[in-house]
Amino acid sequence: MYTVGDYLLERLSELGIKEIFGVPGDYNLKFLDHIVEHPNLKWIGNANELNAAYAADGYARTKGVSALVTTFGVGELSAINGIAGSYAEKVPVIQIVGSPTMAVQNAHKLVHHTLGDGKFDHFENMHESVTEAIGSLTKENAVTEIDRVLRAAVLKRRPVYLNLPIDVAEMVVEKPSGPLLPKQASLSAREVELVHELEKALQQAKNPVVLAGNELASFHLETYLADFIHKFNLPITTLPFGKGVFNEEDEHYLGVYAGSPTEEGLRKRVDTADLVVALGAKLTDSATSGFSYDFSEKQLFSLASDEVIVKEEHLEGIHLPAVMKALTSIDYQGYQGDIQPMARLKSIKPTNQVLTQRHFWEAIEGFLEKGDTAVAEQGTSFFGLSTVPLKSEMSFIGQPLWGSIGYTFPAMLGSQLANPSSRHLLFIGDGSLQLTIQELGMALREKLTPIVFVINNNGYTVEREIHGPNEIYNDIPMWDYQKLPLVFGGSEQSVITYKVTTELELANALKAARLDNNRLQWIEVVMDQTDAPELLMKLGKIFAKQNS
Ligand SMILES: Cc1ncc(Cc2c([C@@H](C)O)sc(CCOP(=O)(O)OP(=O)(O)O)c2C)c(N)n1
Ligand SMILES: [Mg+2]
Repeated sequence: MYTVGDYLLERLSELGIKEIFGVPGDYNLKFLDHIVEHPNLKWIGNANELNAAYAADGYARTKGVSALVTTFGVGELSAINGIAGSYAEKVPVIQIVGSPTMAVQNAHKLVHHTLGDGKFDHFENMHESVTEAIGSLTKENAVTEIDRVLRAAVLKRRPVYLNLPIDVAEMVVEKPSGPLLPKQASLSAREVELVHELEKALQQAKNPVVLAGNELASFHLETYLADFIHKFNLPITTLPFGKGVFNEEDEHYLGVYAGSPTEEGLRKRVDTADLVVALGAKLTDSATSGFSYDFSEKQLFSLASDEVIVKEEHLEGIHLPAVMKALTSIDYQGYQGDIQPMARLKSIKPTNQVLTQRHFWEAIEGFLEKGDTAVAEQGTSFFGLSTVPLKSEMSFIGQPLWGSIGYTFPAMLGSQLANPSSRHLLFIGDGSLQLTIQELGMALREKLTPIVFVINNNGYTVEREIHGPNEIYNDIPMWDYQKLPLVFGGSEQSVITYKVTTELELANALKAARLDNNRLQWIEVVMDQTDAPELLMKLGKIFAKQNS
């Protein structure tokens, strides 16, 4: 019999999803049977629902969309921080919550996983602010609501929520009668007008620059961006919140622009441009070092899905995919000036010196390879890696806006499942790892072989840079990071660990790790708790001032 549950799974499969994350509960067990039986779907059980939401987020950034299944109340509320992060950073994650039967709900029974008040809409309501759409499925509306809510996720690039009662999931329905997604929308009259205005502004500009942001990754518009830059020979920079949307080995690429701490040549180039064309960019505090950009809205022409800024006017957002496509065929002779490409590192010679953040990130620049996926956790990891030039065809994942530490470990695993052919590299601090380490069990069970760099600097260095350098609240228990893989089910066949404290030890570990594709690489990198990347040292002062 073909049920509502089957219909939902058919639609998820149609969207390209192959793995579904989550944690079972008695309100979703029967639905999980349908996942297990589905020929094109695989259940990936997570250690907890927060990790499931993080893994789903990473999966969606790479695959395009993702889904997780949680149980009513206790499961979904563990996941909600991850869902909020997906909302903030425009990542389409489908949160499917198994709930008690309609009979139990209509009778307002005092059942487990509720607040004991006979009400069943509390938790759905709590998701209002962090989802694009909510579908509370009943026998009458299940099929239309599933299609409406899934369409909203994909078109708006935001998480959505489906409340799936046990008996509704088991109800018999017809198979889908047509495709879920409509054809790509064409430009509205207003959008045509905006494209013409940008065309004119470019024709009149002497030294324009393109500033690319995270939405170009959210909507997977990297190809349109590359066509636009190459066709019109435009210089381009990215915010840290958008790193990786353009090939950083390309001669048009100027480096990462992060406001005042940016390398002087690039900072001046952007701040003095007579036209800053911001595409899919959100000028947040962590992306612009406390809003320290020095260009004004007079110079800015910003196109994003939830806001347009033109001639200092703030207007409603646009359908970014259609506009990006239109930009590749504007009437513009192209930028006539020359482009100073970004300075590249000369190769470095490791010594027996103890490791510093500076040397570590220089060594990583030489270690990165074409096609890798680099994932950087909040802290010295993100602010270290964000200034390291990527190789071509690389992807970059971070969460600089929402910034929920621990996110990147499950997110990297989710992304690695979404794209097994890209070697995933995770850079994560000891503090962050301690929040979501349980997912190491899933990594080993799924035989994933990423390269994980655990930066052991004895606590929360990023926080020490902001406030309380020697306070106990920035200290954490010292773990034996070498032993963790064995604790979480690893063996010599599935994982190899390294502990590096000097430049030479790091060089040897990097060489060995790159060659070993068959095992998870677990590299503990010991660095001083007062050592931080230059960008973070500057940012620490800026955030301390912003918080005063
Ligand atoms: C869920 C959660 N809790 C707390 C914080 C605050 C916080 C940071 C805010 C600023 O985002 S950075 C950080 C510590 C990171 O320490 P680490 O992982 O060891 O990194 P480092 O390499 O810097 O030592 C915390 C606790 C957070 N971002 N997210
Ligand atoms: Mg740390």
